[in-house]
Amino acid sequence: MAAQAGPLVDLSIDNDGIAILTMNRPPVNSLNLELLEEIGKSLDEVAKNKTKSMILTSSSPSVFSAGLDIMEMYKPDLKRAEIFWTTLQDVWIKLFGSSYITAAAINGHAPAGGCLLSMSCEYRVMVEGKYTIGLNETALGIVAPTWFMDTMCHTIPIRQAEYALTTARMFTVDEALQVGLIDESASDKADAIDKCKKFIRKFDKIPSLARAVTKQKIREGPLVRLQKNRQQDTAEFLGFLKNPKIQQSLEMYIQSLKQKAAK
Ligand SMILES: CC/C=C\C/C=C\C/C=C\C/C=C/C(=O)SCCNC(=O)CCNC(=O)[C@H](O)C(C)(C)COP(=O)(O)OP(=O)(O)OC[C@H]1O[C@@H](n2cnc3c(N)ncnc32)[C@H](O)[C@@H]1OP(=O)(O)O
Repeated sequence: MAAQAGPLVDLSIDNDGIAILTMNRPPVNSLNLELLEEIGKSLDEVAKNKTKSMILTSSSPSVFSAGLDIMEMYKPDLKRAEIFWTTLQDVWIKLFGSSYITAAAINGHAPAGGCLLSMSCEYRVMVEGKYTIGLNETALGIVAPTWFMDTMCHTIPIRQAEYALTTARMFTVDEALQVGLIDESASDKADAIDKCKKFIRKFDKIPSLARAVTKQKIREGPLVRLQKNRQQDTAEFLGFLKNPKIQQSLEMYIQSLKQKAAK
């Protein structure tokens, strides 16, 4: 992978007071420990500054996020893997449980962890094109953690979620729209951001405390479930990394990605 040029995230506040958080880890915004730490810090900053809303997007022209960096899971240093996993849990708790308004401008592919980040927002607009979105973990021979599944069940009907999770279904933009995995499609990134802003403006006349408490109450179940089981969830992740069969599946998957990239 090319050396990182520039900061891993950009956090700016636009003229309407909306925070724009842009992931910037070329080539595919795969979520390694350092990127997750930066996303976490930015979410803290948005919360601390009492910014009313945030749009999550990517600097890549074709990938929102490729999900977790597989190299964090392949033959890992277990101490780092533990910090990686707890940082991912923290990011999800901060984003899914945030009191401010969140929207994702999905300007490209959003597999697995990329789909998770977007589903953790309240509204999703995806750019039209040959992009796909979904939780594809079973195709890698791995199991999406319960809170990934909970987030999907919070977004689309449970029957559709079960089918998508077990079959590792990657949805096209039109399919995602039909099932409700995304809320709108857009012609390009600027249009996606405009549509996210239109969603955010719907709350101009809604008292913000009532909105925030309602959001947090409706999201309480999945949040409490992870908070109660964090240690067990981390232990399962580490146990799973120690499994030779899983390591073999990951190795094959990495090879297939490299072969595809070399073509
Ligand atoms: C009971 C259960 C308890 C515990 C559960 C435990 C564990 C479960 C753990 C975790 C859940 C996992 C979640 C995940 O997010 S796993 C990651 C899944 N992601 C993917 O499968 C996406 C793979 N990537 C792609 O499909 C394509 O790259 C993509 C469509 C995103 C973009 O395609 P494009 O043609 O634009 O780029 P490429 O040429 O494919 O890639 C460029 C470059 O980047 C490397 N790459 C891609 N994705 C990743 C990744 N996720 N991690 C690391 N590296 C990645 C790719 O190999 C190329 O590298 P190089 O050849 O060196 O240029």
